[in-house]
Amino acid sequence: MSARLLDGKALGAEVRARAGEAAKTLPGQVGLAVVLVGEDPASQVYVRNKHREAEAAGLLSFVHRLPADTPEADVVALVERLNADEAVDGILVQMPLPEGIDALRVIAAIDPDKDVDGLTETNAGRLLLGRRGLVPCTPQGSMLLAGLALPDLTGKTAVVVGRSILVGKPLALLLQAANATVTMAHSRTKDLGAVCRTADVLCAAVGRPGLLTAEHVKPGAVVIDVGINRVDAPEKGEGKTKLVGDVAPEAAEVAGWMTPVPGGVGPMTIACLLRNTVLAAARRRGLEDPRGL
Ligand SMILES: Nc1nc(=O)c2c([nH]1)NC[C@@H]1CN(c3ccc(C(=O)N[C@@H](CCC(=O)O)C(=O)O)cc3)C=[N+]21
Repeated sequence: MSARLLDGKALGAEVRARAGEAAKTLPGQVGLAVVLVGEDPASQVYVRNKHREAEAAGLLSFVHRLPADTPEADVVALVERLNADEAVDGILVQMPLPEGIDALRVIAAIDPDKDVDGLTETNAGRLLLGRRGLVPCTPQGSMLLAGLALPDLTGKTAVVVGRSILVGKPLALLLQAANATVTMAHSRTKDLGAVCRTADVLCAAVGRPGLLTAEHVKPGAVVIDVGINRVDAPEKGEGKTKLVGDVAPEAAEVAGWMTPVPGGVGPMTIACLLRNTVLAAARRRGLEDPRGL
């Protein structure tokens, strides 16, 4: 048997369209500011994509590009300017930041109500406490994809491999909030295979190509592959690369549902960024969360 595909490209397009529709119902235009420091090639591609998709959804997108040697204080000063800018509803500082800049200090400067990445201590705390806030985009996108396969997670077991602040930890909290019984596994987990095989929903967020194989998957399980790893692809020609996940493709022989890489969680991340920006915009205008978002 082969797993059914959880198509992040298709669902992402729907989420982006809904965000665009909701944005139209708000007074004034919704604005997203993206800050890119340095010239990391992958970050440049991501930032271009975010800019293009924000504009396609009818949002205003402001991209601020700063040289890699910008002092931390100047990055913080820009964030503070964006906090005060009425035209800006959401602020995203692209990671990783160049060496010498303390990402935590930059994140701490972001107004939590404009923190569309959900990275500030305030939003992490709101998520932990089950209060309304802004939820990190990749975990949110992972939940939406899992929901295509299992609309109700009540009584299901979920295993999250990886405990990063950006994905693993918030994803485990979201699964738990959705009534799943959650195990958080990581590089030091003993007998990872046995732990993973307990999962109705198996989420891989480690950043190690092919770490999970068919042997880690319970037959019929929902597999959410958050890994985005660029690896050499000599079969495509000299010097060529390709994107692969943390889950080996043959796991699809055992899984019931699986997200592809590319085309799975990645496109959902950008879609949820637009969604968060529209949510932040509505709340900043003192309005209810738009319905159908
Ligand atoms: N402050 C911050 N917030 C982020 O959300 C953030 C970040 N920094 N730094 C880098 C990571 C990575 N990330 C991705 C988003 C979309 C795709 C995506 O759309 N991927 C496509 C393929 C794109 C390609 O071909 O390279 C896919 O999986 O189908 C991938 C990765 C967001 N990140």
